[in-house]
Amino acid sequence: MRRSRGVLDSSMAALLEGYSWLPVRRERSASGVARTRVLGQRAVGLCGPDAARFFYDEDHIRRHTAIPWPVQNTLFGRGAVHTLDGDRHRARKNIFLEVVTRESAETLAGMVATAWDDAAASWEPGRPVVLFDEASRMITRGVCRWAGIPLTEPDVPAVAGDLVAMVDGFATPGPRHWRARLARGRREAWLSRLVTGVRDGGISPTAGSALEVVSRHREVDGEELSPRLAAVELLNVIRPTVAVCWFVAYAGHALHRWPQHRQRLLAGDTGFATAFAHELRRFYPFAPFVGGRAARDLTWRGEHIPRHAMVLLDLWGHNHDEELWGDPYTFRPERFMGHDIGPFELVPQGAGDPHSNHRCPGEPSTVSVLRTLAVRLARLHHDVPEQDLTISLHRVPARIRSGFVFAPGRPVSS
Ligand code: HEM
Repeated sequence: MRRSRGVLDSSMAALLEGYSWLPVRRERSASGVARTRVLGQRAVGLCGPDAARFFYDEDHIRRHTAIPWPVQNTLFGRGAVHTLDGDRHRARKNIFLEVVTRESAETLAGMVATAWDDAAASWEPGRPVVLFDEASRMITRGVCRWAGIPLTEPDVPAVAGDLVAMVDGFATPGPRHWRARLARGRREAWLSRLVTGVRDGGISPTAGSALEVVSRHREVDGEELSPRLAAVELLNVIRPTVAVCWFVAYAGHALHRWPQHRQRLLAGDTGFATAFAHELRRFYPFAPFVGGRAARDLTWRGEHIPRHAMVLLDLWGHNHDEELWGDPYTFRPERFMGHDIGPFELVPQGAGDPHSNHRCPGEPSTVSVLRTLAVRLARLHHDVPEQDLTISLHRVPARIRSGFVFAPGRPVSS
């Protein structure tokens, strides 16, 4: 690719500045369009609902070759759905749309709730629990059961640790990255064996479970997925589901900072619990942006975007835009009550229609698990000991430094 003159490579700045990297560069430009270079390539940063409409038009942006190897080797897996376009993408995406429905998301949330109740029964009053770690393990138990993946109790901590590591290490060149790569290697090998076991008839997963759907899936050319690729996509179901533990820890943080929300969660107000989950996803940091490549020479609001340039859509900036949200740095679940959320309104997991583009298919699971556990957290009588509750926006993905430690007490009756 031709080098654009006069624009310095900003990869190191992106690693150091984290969530503010793209917003700051957009703000510096009169047009609101950031022009920079990442990994030696031209990159253009856009933000807002119209930008999201533009970005999610496949005629404009393609994903093939857009996802850097360090991200594929840790977060998504080589050859994952995230890297496909057109018919190949839609055929592969069907796996996730079949596996995650509103109904199945509720079943998943029920299984995770059971895992919470079992764990809570073992908590000793006054003995500190790290919410992030505990949530990662209970979601691992719940999602593996739901996905038809056999998992024995002694294996839960290692599997949960690996699934968290793959998310934690995708945006850093240091030891976290290598931990993520090793974790991926281990888990792809594990799940490949399982898929082979299903195809050989030795394992019989429930019809419609993720393991069963991935094992029998056929690509557009009628071929089944190789065991490794099947493992990649199975991981693309369970890994992000376990990553909801980031938001569960944020829920603990939010209820600690704004305890007034406890009462409405306790009162069984499902509408409020759903709004609370949406506000957690909007307010707290997770995915900073998504990226693709310009399919051809493009023009966005009079600004030229050359063919093959990287195009980055600023999700964090969108979710904290003063014009869109009024007081974006105020945590206010009520902002999501009384109206349906538009496809380009709240974008922590992408925008538009997940059936026809790359928007995350896991939002029903994320919201169901999150609101279910937020209610349980609100119900839990606990103290919050002295700890470092800092959330650094320089670290991607951000997380609460202490993981949110609480000391359980007796349950509060609802
Ligand atoms: C912690 C909660 C989650 C966050 C923050 C999150 C975020 C995202 C984001 C930002 C994207 C990229 C959208 C794009 O490229 O335009 C995405 C895609 C995806 N997510 Fe999620 N996600 C979460 C939970 C889930 C869950 C529970 C699943 C379970 C199925 C899931 C499966 C996927 C898959 C398969 C894709 C790729 C879709 C495609 O390329 O068509 N995610 N997610």
